[in-house]
Amino acid sequence: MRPLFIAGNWKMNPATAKEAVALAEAIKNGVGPAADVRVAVCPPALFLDQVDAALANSPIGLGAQNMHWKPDGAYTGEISGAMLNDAGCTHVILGHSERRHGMGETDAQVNAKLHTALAVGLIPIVCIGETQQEREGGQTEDVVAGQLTGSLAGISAEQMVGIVLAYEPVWAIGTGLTATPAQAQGVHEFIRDWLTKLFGEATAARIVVQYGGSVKPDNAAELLACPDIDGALVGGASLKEADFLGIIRAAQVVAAKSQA
Ligand SMILES: O=C[C@H](O)COP(=O)(O)O
Repeated sequence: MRPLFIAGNWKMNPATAKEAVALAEAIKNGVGPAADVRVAVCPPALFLDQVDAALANSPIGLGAQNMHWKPDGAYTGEISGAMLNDAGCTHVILGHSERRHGMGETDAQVNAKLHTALAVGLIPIVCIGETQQEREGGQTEDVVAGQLTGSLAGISAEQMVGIVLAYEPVWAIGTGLTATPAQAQGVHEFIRDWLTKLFGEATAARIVVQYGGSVKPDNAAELLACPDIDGALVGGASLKEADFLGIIRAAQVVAAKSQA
């Protein structure tokens, strides 16, 4: 049984530490002491320390949105895994499409970051997903398989269990367009089959694969009820406490039903 995992990617929001702390506190109070689904928030790097303090004594994980693959050195503007550890991070998002497509990040770089993240004890959330053009060209499975192959190179089955994947069709990110549950489940099933071929059925059955792309309180339940969707990586809706808590509630209902 894979636990549902809801993570909020705040991207380059909000503008101030005060707002970030207020949002973290509201989420912490809404989730309560014992969440029955996994929850994490990923604020901008500059606010990690203060959000970590705001989340003290809560089960909510703290994630960064990116990191460098080198442990230290002359890398202007970059942030290392050790720095993320020191700021209280438990998770790190790697290979988000806004970095792949906006900043030219490659599978090889995502792979190098992944090995470093694991080495410093961070739980990586590795993002993959096709563009609209690739989907329309019938290339979705090839693109996803290529990103998986490149991003996960050299990863053992044992390591894989500690890695979270996030399937985010680029055309559904921040656009209001959501993949239908059938479209999303179709790709998640393909990912699970790919993981099974590479790491074996027992390992593949334990790997958490989130869906991301315009997840909202009103579409979360249907998406999360799909057999191979194990949570959500939420962008826009994670910036509004009521929406993010609504998605967490939907996950709690789905989790309770599947345990009944
Ligand atoms: O990391 C989150 C995704 O990019 C989804 O963003 P969105 O929920 O605003 O579409």
